Amino acid sequence: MATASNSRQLAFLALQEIYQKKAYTDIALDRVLRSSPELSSVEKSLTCELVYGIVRRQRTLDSLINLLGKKKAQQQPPNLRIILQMGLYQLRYLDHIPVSAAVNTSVELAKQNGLKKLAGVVNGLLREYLRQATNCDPLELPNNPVTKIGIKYSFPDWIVETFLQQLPASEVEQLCGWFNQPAQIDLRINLLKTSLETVEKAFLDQGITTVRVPHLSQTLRLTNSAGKINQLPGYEAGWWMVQDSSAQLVTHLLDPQPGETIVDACAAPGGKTTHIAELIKDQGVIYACDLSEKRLNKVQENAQRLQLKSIKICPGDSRNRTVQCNSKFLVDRVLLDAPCSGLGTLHKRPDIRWRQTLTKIGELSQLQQQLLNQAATWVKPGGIIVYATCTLNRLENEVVIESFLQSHPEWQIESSVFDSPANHFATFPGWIKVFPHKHNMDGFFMVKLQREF
Ligand SMILES: C[S@@+](CC[C@H](N)C(=O)[O-])C[C@H]1O[C@@H](n2cnc3c(N)ncnc32)[C@H](O)[C@@H]1O
Repeated sequence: MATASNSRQLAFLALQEIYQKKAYTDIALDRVLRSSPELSSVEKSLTCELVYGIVRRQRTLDSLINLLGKKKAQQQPPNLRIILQMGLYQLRYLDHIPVSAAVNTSVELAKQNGLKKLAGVVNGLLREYLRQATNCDPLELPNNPVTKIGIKYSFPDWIVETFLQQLPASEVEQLCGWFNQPAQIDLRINLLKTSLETVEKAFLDQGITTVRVPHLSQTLRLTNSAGKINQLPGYEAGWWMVQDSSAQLVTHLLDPQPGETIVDACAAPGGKTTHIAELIKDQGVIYACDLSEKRLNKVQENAQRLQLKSIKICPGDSRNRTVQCNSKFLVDRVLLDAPCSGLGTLHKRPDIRWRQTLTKIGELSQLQQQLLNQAATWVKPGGIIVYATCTLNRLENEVVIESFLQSHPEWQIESSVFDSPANHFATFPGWIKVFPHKHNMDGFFMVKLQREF
């Protein structure tokens, strides 16, 4: 019989795998949840909240352990450190957990996991936190703005610096705070199959509320807990696809037209490929290219479920791809939704902030430039490339585009995108940058480039 302490024990096991075996958060969590199918939905959601929240907040939690413990977090026995993080996380961030439950279950966890002798340390540290927290926040913050934001919001310094290159400190705080919230779910309605109103009503009939999203006429945002995605109304019938609002803006910026030939250079799992197919009313050809054959299977599955026929799957490295049909054949539009560091989606993937590094970003920036240079060889005179990333990092965004334009004088930024919903997010004519704390959607960068006639 599952109990609340089971949900904490499962969170503990998942965190062990994540910290000690370097497992991905979603994979470790999925594994422990599958090992306890009897867990109620309330218990499941506590396990998820603890694991995602603690992975996100580990720098803040460790800073508290450093301040309150006899030993620094890094010097604590690894399992004790996890239990201290779990207790502190509940006390600091989970209002719905009574204080006594947070402390007592943490002490129990220590006893259950071979740390009986250290149970007193857990009790002492958590009670010391509570004692200090009655007067003020026990967390001590340095004056240096980078480390201050890094500790307060639990981000590595280099990410805070990356954001500070683009925003004032007060906004970086808002942005980091936004990334610590649970992710929201947006749907893109397949207007070839149904209407926004029909989906709204079908959801409401099942007690699921939604809101519309400004500037996006095809989009609904879920506003209450929805349960399993594939059990929501209209899933099997291909009425909609889960896709963040900002990702939807990218395809609107591409503005594909019926009858055109389009290459989606990095297509998997097909969120934007299928959106292109919907916008061209499934009339035309879309080459869905990707390095990963496994991920391309997802494109196929999504296209089938949404009943779209204009998509052709093309595995391979888009850096070496030539447009083959015949030597004169060039395409109308290319979408290059490039592999990137994902710094615009830190709320959805809590590991990224700890896994990503400046070295990896240097390599990504090179890959992005190579992909863009190659994509330019596929496009006919007057044709379009939309370059997009879900990151907020100049090296992968502005720098890639500036360097491309310098070496390709026959290309320019198409800045007259006034009728595109993406234009509402322009930071400078033609440069579209979605900032989550301002726009309440994933961070994204996108630019529309046009080849001269
Ligand atoms: C940001 S994801 C694309 C998301 C997709 N456009 C969507 O909306 O669902 C980037 C993709 O680039 C692919 N990729 C990475 N390097 C590549 C390369 N050299 N050639 C083609 N695809 C590549 C990855 O496999 C990954 O699927």
